[in-house]
Amino acid sequence: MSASQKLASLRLPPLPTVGELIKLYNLRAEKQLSQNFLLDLKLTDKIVRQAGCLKDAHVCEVGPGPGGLTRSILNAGAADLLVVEKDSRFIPGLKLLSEAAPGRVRIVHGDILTYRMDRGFPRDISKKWHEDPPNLHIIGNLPFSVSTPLIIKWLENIANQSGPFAYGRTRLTLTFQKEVAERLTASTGSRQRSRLSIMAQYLCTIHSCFTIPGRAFVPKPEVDVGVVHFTPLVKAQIQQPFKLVEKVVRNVFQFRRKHCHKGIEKLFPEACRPEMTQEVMQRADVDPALRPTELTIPQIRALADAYAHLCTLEPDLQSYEFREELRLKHLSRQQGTPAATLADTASGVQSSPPHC
Ligand SMILES: C[S@@+](CC[C@H](N)C(=O)[O-])C[C@H]1O[C@@H](n2cnc3c(N)ncnc32)[C@H](O)[C@@H]1O
Repeated sequence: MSASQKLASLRLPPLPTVGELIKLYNLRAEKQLSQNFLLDLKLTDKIVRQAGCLKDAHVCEVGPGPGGLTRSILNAGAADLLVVEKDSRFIPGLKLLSEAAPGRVRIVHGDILTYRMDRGFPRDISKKWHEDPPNLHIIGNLPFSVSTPLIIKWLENIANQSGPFAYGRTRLTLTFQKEVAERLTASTGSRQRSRLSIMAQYLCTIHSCFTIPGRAFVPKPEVDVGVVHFTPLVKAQIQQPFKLVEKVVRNVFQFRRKHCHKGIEKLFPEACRPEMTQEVMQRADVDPALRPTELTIPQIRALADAYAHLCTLEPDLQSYEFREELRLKHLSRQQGTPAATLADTASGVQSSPPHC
């Protein structure tokens, strides 16, 4: 059998349309679960094409809902499709799809934020990190309510080669609110450059594929939607632990319109703020007057390396959190209790300044 004949044999037999399924099971969109459905199969085919060749692939689809994207993934030749859906109302429709593609669809009724994807696929599909990506893809028209926490969780998984990335450099093709998609792909100096841009780009090659107008969804969301493709890098551009990078980037971007040293200052307790900030800026050789949005990833790497160096000299620095200190000060003002006493009772929180 030729490749195209094989692909044709994998196409789904005639089924009720997605619109008919929605009517059949009375599937009114739940606002709470960010349900905006794609019924146009040309559009779902276009999303799936961004993932690359899916012939014989293993795929995890996030939030299949009434199954539009699911059909496109199956028609593209996926051999093993695991769908994770939180809303039980969609399960009967997904079972119908599974019967139409015998042995190719596995349905998980669960929450993608807690689902253990490292156990979802056979180990023998794994590739070493430096090799080509495994034949495993994550695809989803993500619920807006979970898209940002989910991508942050997966970025941390990429850094640790865990979760879906225990199989190697698993590729992701996902939809986001257009504004979030723009932040993910924003380059140095652009208005959308943000914490998310750095966290995603130091770990992945990111490609902004195309925009879907809000009117293409049912019901129509307030915003347009961007499709984004991620391939984890063989070598992350910053070698420090994810949590440390996240802390430096979060602090730098908390004052996005100010000079970047303002955010760096807040990595340190008041008592040693000026000296430590100067030490980091000099060691990293970064101009303190640059705005956070103007920093390149190599400059962020230099800042993270310089901060990590200070943490090895003064390990207590790692647990210092400016925001937590502010919160405790605020609480102590309200309760008339010294901030240090509150810090002692708050587990794992360091409010009294480390030695500087
Ligand atoms: C934007 S809709 C997309 C539905 C379908 N994929 C489509 O393109 O028409 C998001 C889907 O994700 C599901 N969902 C929401 N939160 C979820 C979660 N935490 N885990 C798994 N599925 C979730 C919703 O029930 C819904 O089916």
